Amino acid sequence: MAPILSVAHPPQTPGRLHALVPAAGTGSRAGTTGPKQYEPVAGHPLLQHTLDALSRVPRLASILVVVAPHDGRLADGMNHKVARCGGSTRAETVRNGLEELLRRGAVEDDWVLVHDAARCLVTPALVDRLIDACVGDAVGGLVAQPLADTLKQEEQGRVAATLPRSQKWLAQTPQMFRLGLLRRALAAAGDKVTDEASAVEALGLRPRLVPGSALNMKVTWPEDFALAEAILGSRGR
Ligand SMILES: Nc1ccn([C@@H]2O[C@H](COP(=O)(O)OP(=O)(O)OP(=O)(O)O)[C@@H](O)[C@H]2O)c(=O)n1
Ligand SMILES: C[C@](O)(CO)[C@H](O)COP(=O)(O)O
Repeated sequence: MAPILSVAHPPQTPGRLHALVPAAGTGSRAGTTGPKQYEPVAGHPLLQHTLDALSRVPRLASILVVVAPHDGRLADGMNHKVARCGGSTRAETVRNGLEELLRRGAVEDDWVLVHDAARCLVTPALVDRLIDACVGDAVGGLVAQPLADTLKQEEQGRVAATLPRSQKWLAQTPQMFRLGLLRRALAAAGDKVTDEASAVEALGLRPRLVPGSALNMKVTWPEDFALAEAILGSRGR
């Protein structure tokens, strides 16, 4: 993987692609003693699987992992760099990561693919699908999955309404936007947004939806570890 160079990209080229991996969460829902991204899954820390998949995408010029400020568990590797500037929300972690990318020579015209450390089942093919769909797009987009189940609204433990599920998608990552656009969007959105696309939407733009996969799940709950392990095992990892 080529290092990030400190030269501006010629305007006629589409801009380089960088992966930004927020990995500064605590995993409070996962039931683990430490942050879930370091939990062993199929013989390796969960985060390692995420990085292995991203490092098999040749079009990525760099991979930057953003961990919490005092987290010394991950070192720079052959294919990734580590920035210890994670924030107290995912949005803050991503904002700080974008600033770090700029400090390391990325430019506002470059594309950034933000991908959760916790989505360790991502595949190079899925990342490639997103890149192919978005690299010529004026806005950018995200991997997402159409809703497969009937959707209920809850009130005090009972169903208050059944909501129409047509045209409803579950947002996944990676989410791919130009660095400059994403930086402006996240600065305006603050800490409440839970993904990059919603910050971009708040600017009045409409990110492209790229069909993802149910297998690209986010390891969130205790039972997700066994599922992730089984899927990785079925892929021979
Ligand atoms: N302050 C934060 C919070 C989350 N994340 C990252 O954002 C991704 C998706 O978040 P989530 O699954 O919610 O992870 P956690 O915040 O760690 O989990 P929980 O909400 O259960 O505490 C994870 O890779 C997580 O490490 C981050 O970098 N910085
Ligand atoms: C970005 C995300 O993965 C999209 O589904 C998700 O919102 C991140 O999880 P969180 O629980 O909102 O931090």
